[in-house]
Amino acid sequence: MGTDVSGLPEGLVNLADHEAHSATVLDANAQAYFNGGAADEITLRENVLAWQRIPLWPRVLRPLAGGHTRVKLLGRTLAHPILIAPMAYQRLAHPHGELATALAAAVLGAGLVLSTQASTPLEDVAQVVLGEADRGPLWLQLYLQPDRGFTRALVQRAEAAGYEALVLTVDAPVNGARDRERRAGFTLPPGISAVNLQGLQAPAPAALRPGQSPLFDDLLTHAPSWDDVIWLREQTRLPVLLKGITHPADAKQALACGVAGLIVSNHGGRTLDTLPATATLLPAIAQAVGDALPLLVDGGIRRGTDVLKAIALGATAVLVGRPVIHGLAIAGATGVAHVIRLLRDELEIAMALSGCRTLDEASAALWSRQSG
Ligand SMILES: Cc1cc2nc3c(=O)[nH]c(=O)nc-3n(C[C@H](O)[C@H](O)[C@H](O)COP(=O)(O)O)c2cc1C
Ligand SMILES: CC(C)CC(=O)C(=O)O
Repeated sequence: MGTDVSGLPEGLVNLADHEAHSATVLDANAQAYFNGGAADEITLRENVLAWQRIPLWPRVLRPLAGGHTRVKLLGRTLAHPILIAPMAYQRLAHPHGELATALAAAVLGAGLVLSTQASTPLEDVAQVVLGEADRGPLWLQLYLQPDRGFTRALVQRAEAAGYEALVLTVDAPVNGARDRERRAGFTLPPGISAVNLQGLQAPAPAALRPGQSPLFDDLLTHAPSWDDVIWLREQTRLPVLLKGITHPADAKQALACGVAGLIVSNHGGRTLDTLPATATLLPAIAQAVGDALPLLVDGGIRRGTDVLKAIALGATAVLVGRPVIHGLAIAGATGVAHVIRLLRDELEIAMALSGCRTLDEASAALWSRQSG
């Protein structure tokens, strides 16, 4: 395979091509971490398949001139509804890691959610993003640390650096059973670490009696609760979104806690295996929260048609995970930019061919809305 003028390998016309090509540049250790899911990877596969199974049914001869992909999110108008999901340790994919992802996101107007476990200082990422005129939103994802003082300091750093919202991940009080990672013997290579958590002291391990569980009687004694959501809101002037909501009852409880938005997510199939696909979960959550707050969704978004369907089912915007890593691995910022560009171009084509001039009209493109 040759390269084109931009330095990208030739022949990458969609996100699946990026995935396939990334397997030629990422080693087995990195592939196991980035591409793997939990256990039998049923949710991982379902996430992709569920979007594919939703039929679109277009109307023709409708006015399309002046159409656009703009959406409103937390008080801003975005050029398009595609954000980059928080993903840890991006320097494992490419030496430029999160800086390359951030540059591509900012130039392409995509929102960026930086992981707590990023391998690059959060201030350096903010500097790259905030310098771009047409950038999308810049948010920081948080895992609440057992040391709440450390968490508060991290929040203060994010505020000082110019982050515009906090995304609290609530679906991973413990890592999923990552069979693929364990089989590959996944380890982080020297020099790659969660640099924003430097100085964080792990709590002293509990003295367990025989028969006690290292999980329930030690690790999970520090697990976050609904009270911590309220605690976090009190620590910051930034809007707080929850990521990892899959149940309508949790969505309603989140609403009562005063959060600014929800991300319907099953962590890309990396936590609890056999959880339904997010495309399946989204409609009931959209119904539960109505217009009360913005709803985002991630998991298995690989095509512009997937983005259109997500919006049609009630999302304001989507987050994209692994495809960004594939682009990053292939060609750094250029690769990530290409992935976002492909997805956005596909979204415009899908809208035009569905007879949708704007994303407000997306739900009309669903087969189920017209036939049901
Ligand atoms: C390699 C990798 C690392 C991730 N790290 C985080 C993380 O640090 N915090 C988090 O909230 N979610 C994390 N996620 C989950 C993503 O934010 C997102 O929910 C998921 O990847 C979306 O699914 P997709 O990869 O099919 O697009 C990670 C996902 C991957 C693939
Ligand atoms: C370091 C991990 C906890 C980050 C994560 O959320 C993931 O790998 O899915």
